[in-house]
Amino acid sequence: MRSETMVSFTKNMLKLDETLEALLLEGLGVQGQSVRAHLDLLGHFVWLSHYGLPPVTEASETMQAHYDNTMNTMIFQHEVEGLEVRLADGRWVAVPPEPGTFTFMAGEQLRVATNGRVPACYHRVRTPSNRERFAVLFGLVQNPGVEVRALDELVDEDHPLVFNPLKHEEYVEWRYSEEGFKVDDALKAFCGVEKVTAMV
Ligand SMILES: O=C(O)CCC(=O)C(=O)O
Ligand SMILES: [Fe+2]
Repeated sequence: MRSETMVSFTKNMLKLDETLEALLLEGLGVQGQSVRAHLDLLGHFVWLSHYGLPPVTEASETMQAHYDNTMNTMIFQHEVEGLEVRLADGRWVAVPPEPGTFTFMAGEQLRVATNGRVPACYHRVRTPSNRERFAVLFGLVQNPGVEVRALDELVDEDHPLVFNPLKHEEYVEWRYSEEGFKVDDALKAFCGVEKVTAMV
């Protein structure tokens, strides 16, 4: 991809992603000023992914099921399908690579920022066809060194704090350690308020 294409793609995506993040938070009752303050703490990234030919012709898992440790990730699949998301009832659903569409994926940081109101999306990549695959990912992520905290408006008597402030760098290091791989809900194990109370 030419660099001017990347620059204009990134600029446009940043606007779109911030708009979606703002709509989502405003929908939950967060005031405009707080939304802006939240967005100001975020950086963004672009990833260009290439998956080579799957080793076997039947459906093969090319990326293990996981949560993104981002605020959100927007995924563009180029022609070849593969992205699957797990629904609340445990069923896996394929997301078709429709031209001109993208998938907005809630990450673990959004789960913390929304005080658990927006769950992170569990997903994987399984390429049912014997084809190489390209995907472009754009996302928002908390700036390095800044803790992710639940937004004030989303914590009250009816919605007590679910997560202690999340130190992203420490979480990522622990998440991919032997201990982190052992637990199902790593985020809760790492900074869940309930877990801390239980340990006291
Ligand atoms: O390639 C895709 O469709 C998704 C990739 C993904 O989930 C990731 O890189 O975290
Ligand atoms: Fe992912």
